[in-house]
Amino acid sequence: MADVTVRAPAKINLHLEVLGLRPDGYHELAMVMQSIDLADTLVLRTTADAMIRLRSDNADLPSDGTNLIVRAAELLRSRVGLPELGVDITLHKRIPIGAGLAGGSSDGAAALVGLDALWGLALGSERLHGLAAELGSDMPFCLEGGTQLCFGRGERLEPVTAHGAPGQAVLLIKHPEASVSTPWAYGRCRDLRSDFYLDAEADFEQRRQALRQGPLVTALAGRGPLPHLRNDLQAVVEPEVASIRAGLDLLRRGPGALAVAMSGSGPSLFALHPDLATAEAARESLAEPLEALGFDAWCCRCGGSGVSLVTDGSAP
Ligand SMILES: C[C@@](CO)(OP(=O)(O)O)[C@H](O)COP(=O)(O)OP(=O)(O)OC[C@H]1O[C@@H](n2ccc(N)nc2=O)[C@H](O)[C@@H]1O
Ligand SMILES: Nc1ncnc2c1ncn2[C@@H]1O[C@H](COP(=O)(O)OP(=O)(O)O)[C@@H](O)[C@H]1O
Repeated sequence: MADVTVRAPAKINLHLEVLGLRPDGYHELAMVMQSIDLADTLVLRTTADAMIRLRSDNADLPSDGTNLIVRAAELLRSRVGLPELGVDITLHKRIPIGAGLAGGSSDGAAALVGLDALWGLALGSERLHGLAAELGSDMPFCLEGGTQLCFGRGERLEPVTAHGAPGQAVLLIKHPEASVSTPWAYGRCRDLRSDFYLDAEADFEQRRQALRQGPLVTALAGRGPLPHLRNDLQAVVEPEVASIRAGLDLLRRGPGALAVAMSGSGPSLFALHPDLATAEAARESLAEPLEALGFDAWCCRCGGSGVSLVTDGSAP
């Protein structure tokens, strides 16, 4: 079979609410996640030597079994019971690593979709979703993409109508030296919350319903203004990380910002803008302080899809 090329878009969190602690040690979440058009690309070529090989253009990234692409390939191959299947994968990395943008999870999701096509497995979305959920809490979202409510660990998805969303683009910034441990952020959030042990499913469902019917989902449907964006991990990370505080202040000063927040467990920060032009104008007007503080910046469209096979032959 010819090479298979897959796009792996990043995500931002428009809402991240930590509801409680689950018996399995993960946190019960109520989130809204949004795909953006900052993406990695994977090119997959089948081989006859039963090896799974990965090479990438980012030297900071391991290419061994700790890479989520390799882990996804190994899991898929073992679950279908075809150990003789082999693949060479080339990763063109664009999404910053460990940034709160699910770059690793999206690459893992892209590997599942790409290998399903390359090896002609035709597993269907339910089985791919199940494998993704085993590999990471936000990997199922990366498969589906668009705008989704995410519950449970983050793997239970409910699509959100976002055709009229006021925020169609983002100015995204990240400080290259900043990093945040996801487990630390969740643990800190737990320590600082008194209402944390909502271990009653009824409480969780009440909070899910409040999100489904609340001002953010209403705004995403184009029926109201964007509310303040809630991220419970930002609330604990912002006081501890000076560059995140400085970056949020900068974005809030940018012209045309509709809302500003940290994505996921950070350290990426974003300002929602009505369109790409206003995001680029804001980046232009903040160019000097962004450079002075050492921030990298991207302007991206909010996308309507997750991982997708590239069939138009466009370059990675
Ligand atoms: C924080 C979020 C918010 O969208 O994204 P990022 O900031 O990483 O992009 C996600 O919850 C990250 O998802 P993901 O990175 O797939 O998490 P996993 O690999 O499943 O878990 C990594 C670690 O995060 C913590 N974790 C994750 C999900 C969850 N519902 N509860 C947790 O406590 C656990 O400590 C776990 O060991
Ligand atoms: N293909 C990959 N791309 C990025 N990170 C990866 C990949 N495979 C494994 N990882 C590991 O996953 C962690 C970050 O995953 P990522 O999804 O990029 O973070 P975040 O969700 O915070 O943006 C890092 O520890 C990184 O080493």
